[in-house]
Amino acid sequence: MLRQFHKMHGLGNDFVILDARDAPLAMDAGLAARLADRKRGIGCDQLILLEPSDSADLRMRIFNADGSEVESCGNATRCVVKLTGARDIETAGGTIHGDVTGAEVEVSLVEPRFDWDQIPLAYPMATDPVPMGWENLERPHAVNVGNPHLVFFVDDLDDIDIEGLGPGIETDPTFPERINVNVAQVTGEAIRLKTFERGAGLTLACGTGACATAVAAIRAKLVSSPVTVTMPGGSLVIAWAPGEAVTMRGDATHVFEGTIEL
Ligand SMILES: N[C@@H](CCC[C@H](N)C(=O)O)C(=O)O
Repeated sequence: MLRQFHKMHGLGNDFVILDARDAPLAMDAGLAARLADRKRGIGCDQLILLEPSDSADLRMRIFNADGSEVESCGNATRCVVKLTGARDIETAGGTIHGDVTGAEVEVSLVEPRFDWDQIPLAYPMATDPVPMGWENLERPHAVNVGNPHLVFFVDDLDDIDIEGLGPGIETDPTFPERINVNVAQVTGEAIRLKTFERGAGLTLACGTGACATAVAAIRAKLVSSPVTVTMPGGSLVIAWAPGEAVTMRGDATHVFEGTIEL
């Protein structure tokens, strides 16, 4: 069957979006990984499937490039808000609210969680910071913003071999659901960030990674809210106060529309 898809990106973090609200589509890890493959498929960091929702405007399912289905994706949510005009989006990580504000899209994720079993970690342990290290990356802050993140604050981001260290941290047995790995440098009142994403590797930007990093930095009083987080693909403005949901504002870009035989 021929299916229409949209290729979009948020700061270079790219998506293939399939709208299955009117015509159901059976997605599994194998098909998602094939479509995400940049040589054999269409190519993207995450495959996004839109389905009907009973509680929100639509339901968004998120598959990483390796085929794993996950709970949340900040950059894709901004793209879906721009594409569909949806305001309330159901995800496995909670309902996300979105709004188009001029050329940008603002989304409000869930309230961050910090307990060891909410990240989740495999054992009861402090999360702020986690008393562990991997070579020159030590004592990360663990934050769940709908999906699980570790945030390492370093003096010089350019000194860190994130592609070398990322796979071992992502799959460390301490993290039973694997984990997204963020390495951040605070520069005055802003943050520089690179993210090694669970199931997708190093990406040009990670929206939930930017949120988790900003939350960890605000909690540690390294910066104040709102804060600009700059990634290789561009910047997001993140706002958060304790006890509230974290919000993110930034670009969402439609690249092209195509069809594929499924
Ligand atoms: N790129 C995303 C996050 C996608 C999911 C993540 N890799 C995970 O496994 O949790 C974003 O913009 O938030």
